[in-house]
Amino acid sequence: MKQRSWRELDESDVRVRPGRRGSRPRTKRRPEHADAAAALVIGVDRGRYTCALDGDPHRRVTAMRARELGRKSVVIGDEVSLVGDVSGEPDALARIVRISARRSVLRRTADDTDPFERVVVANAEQLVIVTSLADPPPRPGFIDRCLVAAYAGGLRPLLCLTKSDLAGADDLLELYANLDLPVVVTRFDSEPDALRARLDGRVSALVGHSGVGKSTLVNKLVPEADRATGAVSAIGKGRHTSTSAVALPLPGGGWVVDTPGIRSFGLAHVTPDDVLAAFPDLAEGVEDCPPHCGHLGAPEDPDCGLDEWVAEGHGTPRRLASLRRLLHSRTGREDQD
Ligand SMILES: Nc1nc2c(ncn2[C@@H]2O[C@H](COP(=O)(O)OP(=O)(O)OP(=O)(O)O)[C@@H](O)[C@H]2O)c(=O)[nH]1
Ligand SMILES: [Zn+2]
Repeated sequence: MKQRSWRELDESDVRVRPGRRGSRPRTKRRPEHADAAAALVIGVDRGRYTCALDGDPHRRVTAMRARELGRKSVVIGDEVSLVGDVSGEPDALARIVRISARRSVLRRTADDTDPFERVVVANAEQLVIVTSLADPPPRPGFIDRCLVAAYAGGLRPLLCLTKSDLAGADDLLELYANLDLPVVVTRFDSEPDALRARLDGRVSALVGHSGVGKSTLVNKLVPEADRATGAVSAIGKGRHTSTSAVALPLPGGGWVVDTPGIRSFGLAHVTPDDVLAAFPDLAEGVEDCPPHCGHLGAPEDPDCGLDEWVAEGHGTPRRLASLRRLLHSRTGREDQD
């Protein structure tokens, strides 16, 4: 299978091509940092990174980037190597000297203040799409874009439907029945045990529009979340507070990454094949497609091979319709969400 594009396009992977002529090294070899400590980045605030040594939520160290990282960005969920003062004492400052290769990336869209799509969470295993069943009503366009972002970034999506005391889940379940998409349903007057079972021991990113009940959920999942989020806002005064993600430790192990202020995801780099990879029953059906086929079918891609593939009995027409809906959301505009 084709290399997944999120690896190729990771903006932190800025490669500097070495000069072709054998030039003398300008600087002596960098130290290897064999004694560096492994840590997980759990908070980012204006150039200061909160890291959990060995992923232990009780061993927190503040760090800054070492100059040798160059332009590589450091984001929540990054697995890093630290040198310097890793004591975690109040004024101690360690240095991040290495970022491990990312297993997944979640990007936010470019916005008015920043024209680049940036990675906001690295290495999350799951993307939990939090949607209320009512008040505010569900927005399938938003869910579809989240699904595409998850497939393209290497995360497994999980749909979490909140406020089930206000409305039933049947319509939405029907809409997503043809995707291999796990769904949990929650309401604020009962414990989110099914969700907890899927989060324990994993790193999961939570996304959702304002008002869907995400904070209510996080406070149930992470007993100290109030304190933790309170601490973050006390440090980070100003505009950035509301948009920066934070990783919160789950009592059963694992982390939830809350991503406030992220309303949609960067899909500009996503290819049709990235989305197709999430549909193994249909993936082979594109072998006879014309070059650069977008697989949308008529009128955009009238010669797409998927129509015939499904007519021959592979997959189902409903699966194909679901795939094409997601492919459309990739090309759709933000304001259609
Ligand atoms: N009826 C009902 N209301 C809920 C439920 N969960 C949360 N709410 C209410 O919905 C409102 C929004 O909940 P929050 O948890 O603050 O939602 P949020 O997604 O964190 O929203 P922001 O804080 O704006 O990002 C609050 O008034 C909650 O009390 C639920 O299961 N049922
Ligand atoms: Zn096609």
